[in-house]
Amino acid sequence: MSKQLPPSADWVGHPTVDAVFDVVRDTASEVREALPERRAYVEGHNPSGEKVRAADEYADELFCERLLALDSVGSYASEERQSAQTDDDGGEYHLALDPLDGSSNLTSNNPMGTIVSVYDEPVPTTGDHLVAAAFVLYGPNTTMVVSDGDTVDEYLIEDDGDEGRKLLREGLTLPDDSTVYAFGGRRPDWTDGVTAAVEDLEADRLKLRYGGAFIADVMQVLTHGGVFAYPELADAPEGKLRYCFECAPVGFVVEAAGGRVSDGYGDLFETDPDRLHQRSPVYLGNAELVDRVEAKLS
Ligand SMILES: O=P(O)(O)OC[C@H]1O[C@](O)(COP(=O)(O)O)[C@@H](O)[C@@H]1O
Ligand SMILES: [Mg+2]
Ligand SMILES: [Mg+2]
Repeated sequence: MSKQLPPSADWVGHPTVDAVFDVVRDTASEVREALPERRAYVEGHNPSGEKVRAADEYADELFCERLLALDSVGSYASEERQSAQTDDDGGEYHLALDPLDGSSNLTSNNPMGTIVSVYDEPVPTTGDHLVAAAFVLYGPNTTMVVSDGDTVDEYLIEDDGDEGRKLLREGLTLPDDSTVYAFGGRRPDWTDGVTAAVEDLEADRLKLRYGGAFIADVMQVLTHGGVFAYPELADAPEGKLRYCFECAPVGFVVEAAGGRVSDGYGDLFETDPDRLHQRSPVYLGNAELVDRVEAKLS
């Protein structure tokens, strides 16, 4: 029995991807409503060895059930699962999700996100296989940014209108002037190259803005111009963020907005990860700044 509904909204002009993003919009609203009751930690750790909140589990299960029900979705992988869940009937797209990004912000009531990657082959694979990506930001409002790799649009998704959304920014691009930077990791753990890169940015009067949720920090860079990094660390050369679920999809969106994404030594998409939960250092934002960071690292 087919469970595929015609998409209600034109997100990227491709019906099967649009249907995926319809489900993301609807499910994200439910996830947001469910957050207050799901702040506590549950037992165990995720495949990256991190503590898991009830909200992480809930969001993962809901997105998995809803997205895998689409005919076009052949597999669902997420930060919270050891391996991808596949659909017996197959499907042209392979999804990789960070169901709740920045969930350590739940207790302090700071922003969080959801990151959705649409790949044309099963993950792990290189970001060159992304056909579209989206992220939801649970901030003062719930917004959703979508990209097909060419353009980036931002919507408010609390709208009761016909399509359950309202266009906020069409063809979003990074501003030419940069004002913010956000680098993760403890300063004492930064390598000499990372420290030199940050000194260079500060000398250029860039202002630190770091909130501990990737999507929220990246939205500041997309809005005010600048650079975000979760860099290589002395004791963690791969940094913290995961290639398939976090670095590649967000880099894909930033590049479509006219920016650049790097692993510090070259284009991020040159990496072909061999592990699903593989981490990678990531530097993204205005191309000129990412180039300058790379120059300090090499
Ligand atoms: O606490 P730190 O080291 O600053 O790390 C913050 C980073 O970790 C993350 O919270 C990791 O994401 P998850 O919450 O999905 O594990 C990012 O959102 C954020 O950029
Ligand atoms: Mg995350
Ligand atoms: Mg997460």
